[in-house]
Parts: sequence; C-alpha cells; structure tokens
Amino acid sequence: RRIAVLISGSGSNLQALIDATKSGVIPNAEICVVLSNRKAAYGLERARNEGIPTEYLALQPFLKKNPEKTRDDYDAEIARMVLKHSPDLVVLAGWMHILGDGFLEIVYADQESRRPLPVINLHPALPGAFDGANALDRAYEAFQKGEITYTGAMVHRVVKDVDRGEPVVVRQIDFVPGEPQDAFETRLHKVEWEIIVEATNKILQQL
Ligand SMILES: N[C@@H]1O[C@H](COP(=O)(O)O)[C@@H](O)[C@H]1O
Repeated sequence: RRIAVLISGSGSNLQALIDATKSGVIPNAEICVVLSNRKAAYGLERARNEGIPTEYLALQPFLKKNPEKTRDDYDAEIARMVLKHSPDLVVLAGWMHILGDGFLEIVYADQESRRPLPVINLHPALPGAFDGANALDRAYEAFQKGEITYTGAMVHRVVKDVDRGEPVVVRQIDFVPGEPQDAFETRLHKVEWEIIVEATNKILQQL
C-alpha cells in the first residue's frame, strides 16, 4: 500500500509513520511521497533521509506567480501533485492549510481508473471540542480556567468542515493539576504518534 503524507512542520508524526512502515507495525506499506507547503519544514529533511520523494508548494508564491489563479486552484494543484505518486491513502500529519473543494473534489472523485482516495487528518483535540488552529493552547487555557478536566487527540476523515469529519481514532487525555503546558504537550504528542499509526492501519485494512 502507498501512503502520501502532507506536512507543514517538524514532522514528528511523519517520523512515527516512517518508523511504523519500516518496522512492519504498518505492514506492506510505504510512504510514496511527502508534500509540504513550507520549504523549511524539517519533515522534508526526515523524508530525504529515508530516500522518500518530496514535493513542495506554498500558497502565496503560487498565487503571486499565477495572479489569475485562486486558492481552489492551489488546492487542485496539491491534489495533482499527490495523485502523481499513486497513493492508496493520504495522511495530513501536521498539515497547516485548510483544503477546500479544489482538493476534495479531485481526490474524492469516483473514477473508473481510481476509487475515491481516503484522506485522514490528525487534530490535537476531541471531536467537536476545539476545532481549527491552536487547539492545544485553547484546551490548556480552558483547563486553567477550570472549564474542562480532560482533552484528547483524534484522527478523522477529511471533509470540507474543518476537523468535523468522521473520527477514525479518538483518545482522551486527562489534565494533571499543576502540570506545566510543555509537559502536557509532550504527553499529548506521544499519544498523537500512537493514534496516527493506529488510524493509518485501520484505514488500510478497510481498503
Ligand atoms: N496539527 C498539529 O500539528 C502538530 C504537528 O507536529 P509534527 O508532526 O510536525 O511534529 C501536531 O500536534 C498536530 O496535531
């Protein structure tokens, strides 16, 4: 099975997928491409270290170079760059750009030559709790205010509504009174590395 991974940053979740495909925890699978919308993303370095093909395309330079084009055109171009590598699954692992119809219509199209491609996203909060950006900070702040005692992380299918697609794997994480935010974040990231592997396996087994 071929997995395309989209990233924007350090790529520690990408690394979890690399290690799991190499060790066989994710059996019979390889990462066929790593695509980033940020040139300096360390995740690209992780991919190159493994000899995994990489792609890069940022939104603003794309729009500057093609003034007649729109964000939807950019999303469609991302879809084409991904499909070039014939993936069976697309995993958004720390990908910090909201993909709209331009991308979803292409990858979810049911064509003769190809079935709709599953697309999953990692999000550091529970379903419906802290959708969108800075979810970790917002959850920790709510805990500080005594509004919540736990949060979590999830992997969900991607739909147009941000972070609202059907959950694939969800894991609750309890807050610990007095725990500094960075220690809490370290705990949450460890859970993310587990659930991104679990969710990838779950979807691949359904194919
Ligand atoms: N959207 C969020 O961005 C972070 C990416 O981390 P990394 O995989 O780049 O290390 C993860 O915490 C993910 O939930």
